[in-house]
Amino acid sequence: MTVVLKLGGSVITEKDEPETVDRTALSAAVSAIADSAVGEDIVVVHGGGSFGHHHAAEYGVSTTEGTHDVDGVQAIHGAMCRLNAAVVDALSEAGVPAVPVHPFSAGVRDADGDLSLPTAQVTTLLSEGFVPVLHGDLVAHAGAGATVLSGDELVVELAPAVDADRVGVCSTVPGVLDEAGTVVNRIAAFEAVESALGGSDATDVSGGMAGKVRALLALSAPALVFGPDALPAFLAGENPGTTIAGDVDL
Ligand SMILES: Nc1ncnc2c1ncn2[C@@H]1O[C@H](COP(=O)(O)OP(=O)(O)OP(=O)(O)O)[C@@H](O)[C@H]1O
Ligand SMILES: C=C(C)CCOP(=O)(O)O
Repeated sequence: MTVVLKLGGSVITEKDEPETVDRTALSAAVSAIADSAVGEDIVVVHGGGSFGHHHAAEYGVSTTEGTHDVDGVQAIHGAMCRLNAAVVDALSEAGVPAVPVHPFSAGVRDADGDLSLPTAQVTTLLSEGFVPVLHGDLVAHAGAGATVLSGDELVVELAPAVDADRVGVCSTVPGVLDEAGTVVNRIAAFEAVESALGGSDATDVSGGMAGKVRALLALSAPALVFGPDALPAFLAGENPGTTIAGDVDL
């Protein structure tokens, strides 16, 4: 069983403190992965939190607004590499054979903003017994310089590439919430929840929960959005939080 798991940047960092890892949250997530029966058949993606979003906001870069400022590119990509090293190190210390994969070196958007991301390195690393760890990043963008590539977009690209059986997005919230604050069980269409969907409650240049739901609806496999407490349950095969199932007959 192959799993694609995104650890939200808002989970593993102190999202309001620039470049600060939330050590307690990261080690809880790492233990859940290391202790799960999924073993090495997992691709991990992590988001930006207070590493990427902080710098991206400073330089005015988002998934659609690019930059040609080399200092901005180095600041944003460099911060994401530092967070990636922290995640890979923590996984390695827990005995998970984690290796870094940096999307900036591989991905590209064309002039229409359409993303191409080679994935043969990820599938090969996986079949060779490694756990690839990718991250939200920048990508070269024709006509725009470099734009943000969110971890949610990576999940959408990677899930079909590795033929994922389970896709999980672990965020700070227990699922997608309706206007009354209750976790929505299943989402099949953006319009059904649009009015309840906001951005993020922290600095976030990739659209917060609305961006996440829109991206995950593009997947043919169902994706689950859940909170950190539910990560062990997700890895044990349960279905906590919200199931987002765009192309799937419900
Ligand atoms: N209807 C909603 N249901 C749940 N969360 C929502 C909703 N509307 C807005 N949000 C916000 O979405 C945020 C989760 O998205 P965010 O992009 O910040 O998370 P993340 O993926 O964990 O972090 P990162 O983008 O750094 O990887 C929460 O801060 C939450 O307040
Ligand atoms: C801000 C950057 C560079 C990465 C964004 O990734 P996300 O937190 O998954 O949206």
